[in-house]
Parts: sequence; structure tokens; C-alpha cells
Amino acid sequence: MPYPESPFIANFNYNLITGLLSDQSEENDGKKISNSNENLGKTLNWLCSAPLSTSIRVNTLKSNNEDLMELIRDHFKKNSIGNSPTIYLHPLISNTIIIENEPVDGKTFNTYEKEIIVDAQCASAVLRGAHIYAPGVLGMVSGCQVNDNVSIYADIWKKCKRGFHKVYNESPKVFIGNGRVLLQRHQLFGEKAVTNGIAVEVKEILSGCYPIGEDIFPAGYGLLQNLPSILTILALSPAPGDTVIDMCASPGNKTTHIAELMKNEGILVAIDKTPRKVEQLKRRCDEFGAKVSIFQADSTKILDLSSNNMRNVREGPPFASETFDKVLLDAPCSVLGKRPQLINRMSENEIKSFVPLQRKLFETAVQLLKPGGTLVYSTCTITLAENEGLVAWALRKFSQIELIKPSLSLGGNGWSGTSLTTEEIDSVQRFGPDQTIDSVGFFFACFRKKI
Ligand SMILES: C[S@@+](CC[C@H](N)C(=O)[O-])C[C@H]1O[C@@H](n2cnc3c(N)ncnc32)[C@H](O)[C@@H]1O
Repeated sequence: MPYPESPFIANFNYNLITGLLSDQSEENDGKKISNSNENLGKTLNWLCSAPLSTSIRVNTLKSNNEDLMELIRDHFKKNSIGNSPTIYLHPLISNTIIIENEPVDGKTFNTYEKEIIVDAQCASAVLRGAHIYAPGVLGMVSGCQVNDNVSIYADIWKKCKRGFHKVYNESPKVFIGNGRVLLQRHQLFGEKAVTNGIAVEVKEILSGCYPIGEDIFPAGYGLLQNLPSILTILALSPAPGDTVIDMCASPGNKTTHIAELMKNEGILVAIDKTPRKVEQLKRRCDEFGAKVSIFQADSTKILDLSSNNMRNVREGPPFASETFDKVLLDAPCSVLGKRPQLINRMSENEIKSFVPLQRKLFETAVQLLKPGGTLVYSTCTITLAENEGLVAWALRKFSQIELIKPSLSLGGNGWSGTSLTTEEIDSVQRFGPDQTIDSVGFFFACFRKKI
């Protein structure tokens, strides 16, 4: 078993994933609700492994499918040490390039005597195709020279001290792959340590993922983006001339997609609460040629309930109710859908903290939406409470909205365990281990405001 079986620590309360918050259960009119435990085991295992492919969304404001495919193919021709990957346009999802991982089932990897130890976060990035940057290296055996081949191991239990110099046998280490040393010990550790740059170029990865970065094509031509995120915006279906708001927008992966589908025609507003993230969002939109009105604000407070709001939408919040044709609420969440996760140390209180915020944001979203308009709610987490639980709460609270099934429904059904009907469970989109799309754990639901 190369990966751990669950990213969570031994005494983790799995009811946080499969159960509802106590106040949500009370709202279910006393109906007896069972938890979705049947889905859990498979999901945990799946979370620890990497997706079987990498997807790149083409930014048609700056490039096109053929040119970007050509650049990617050229990169692999020049840089592959083994087979080149299979690269193709997704047959159903427009402007999306797929790079298939190399099948690794049954493959044996040579390991080298010399080794490096990386932290769990760095190991996850490597399993998704990243090289190893200087800050990610915890240990490197003494005597490693530039160009030496090394095996790469993850210290999942956070026991390895930075600067460790021997073969690491203190606690279980997980083999991740092999690479070539570019920076030596004296450059990585100590007072004169470098803080950036690639320390080890990854050559073979346990996940079969091909090392790839966005530096293989000019900035803004495309984006490494998970398929469910792309499908979320296709479900929102923004069109030229629309007035659209992205309520939690940074770093702008979905905002830039919205701008692209709008062909930069209409009004697109993007909000984020954190000033640093707003700067990041502005940079991404510039890079992608996306015309967006960007504001720093708390999206739970952007609604003006007075009846005489004459402000132009482009001036920013507060906005009058029923201003937007399309609303995206890509909510802050517990991010438990990330893959691969080798270890997750999020506390119970942290996991529980998101639902109240998601509800407040949703309430604002409903009010900002025009009758007949579309609202998409999405998270990159797997908990019942933040996904189906939120949808069940929303349908009970807001009689003016209804759930609609996206025309391109490549996700699976929602989990049972809430008051959602079978038809509603079939309308939401949950991405997990059973779907043909093997991506990250993700959820979205699409609503329409009744006229
Ligand atoms: C899931 S991330 C959004 C990712 C983004 N939509 C994308 O695809 O690139 C959630 C974002 O919500 C922001 N956020 C959290 N609370 C917020 C609030 N009350 N108002 C606005 N933004 C908020 C966070 O700063 C974070 O950038």
C-alpha cells in the first residue's frame, strides 16, 4: 500500500464528514436521518491518492486549443525522459486539455541509496506534478552532489527535523518518487540557505503524474484547473452582456473563466475579503486579459436594502437587491476534497466553523440575484453539512429559489442523510471516487430564482 488509507489522524471524528451540525438536524422536522457512512471508506482512500489526469483550461481571450496543445506537446518532446503523455481535448468540456498520467499499476520503481525527505504538503504537490522547491526539503543525506539521483520520501508524521543529514528511519516515511539534485545541503540549510528555486527536479512520480508547471506556456494562455471547477462555471453559464458577481473570487481561477465566457462583454464584479488576496486576484485577471471590476469587501455585507440605491454596479458595493443575472458563490470551506492529502490536521472547531459563514453568504447571494437568474454554490470539500446540508437548508429557507440540474452533469449524485428528495440528490453535483471524472473532491449545486 503506497499511500496511507486515510488522511485523518487516529481519533478523528468522522461524523464531521458524514453528519450534519446539530442545528441542521433539528431543522429536518424531526425526520430521522441516517448518515452517509457507506460512502466514507472509499472516499478516504481516494483522497490520499492523486487524480489520474491533469487538466488545463485554455484561455481563449489570449490563446486557442491548437496553439496551447502544440506548446504542451513541444514541452514534453523536449523534456520527457520516458514516454510522452497522452494529451487530448476533453470530448465534452470545451477548451479543456487533458494530460493523462502514466499508468503505474504494477510498475516497480528503482530506489536510490541517496535520499531526500520532504514535508507532507510538498509531497502532495510532487504527486500532482510539481518539482521540489527549496523550502519543501526537510532532509538530505550528506554527500549529495548536484546531478545525483535521489529517492524522495515524505515525512507524514512531522517528525523529521529540518536539516536532517542521514538516511531517515525514525518514523514511517512514504516513497513519493525519484529526482535529480539541483541544490546541495549548504544551499538548503543554515544561515545562507536559499528561500526559492528548484532543489530537486522530479523525474518519476509514484502517482504517474508528469511534472508540469504553468511556465511551459506564456502567462495567461491557460490554467491548470480541476475539471469540477471548470464544470461549475459552465453550469453558471455566463454570457456576453450579463451582469455577474463572483462573491468569493481570489485567486480568480473561476473569475477568469467567467470573463472568458462573457467575452469581456457585460459587467463582471469580483469580490474578496482579504486585501492580499485581492491583489492576487487583480494580477490573475490582468494576466488573463479579463475585464473585471474588483473590490475588497466582506460579501456578507455587500447588499443595500434601502430602496433608493442609484449606484452604478461598476462603482462596487453595496449593491441593490436583484442586481445580478448570475451569482457565483464559490464558498470558503474546509477544503477536505484536495487530492492527494497524505495528512490532514484540521481541528473539529475549524471544520464546523464554515457552515454559519456559508449560510450568511448564501442569504446575500439569493437577494442579489434577479428573478429568472442563476446562482451556483460550490465547495471543494466533502462534508455533508457544507454541501447537501447547505442545499437542504437553502431550499427550506428560500421559497423563491429552485434547484436545477446542469445540462452538462458529469458529477455524481449527492450523498443521502439530509432532507433532500431523491430528485434533488440527483440534481446536485458531487465529485468523488465513483465518477468517470477522477479529479478532486468537489460539490456544486445550481439554483434558479423563480420569476
Ligand atoms: C474557495 S476560495 C475562492 C476560490 C476562487 N473562487 C477561485 O476559483 O479561484 C474562497 C475565497 O473566499 C474568500 N472569502 C472568505 N470569506 C469571505 C467573505 N466574507 N467575503 C468575501 N470573500 C471571502 C477567501 O479569501 C478566499 O479567497
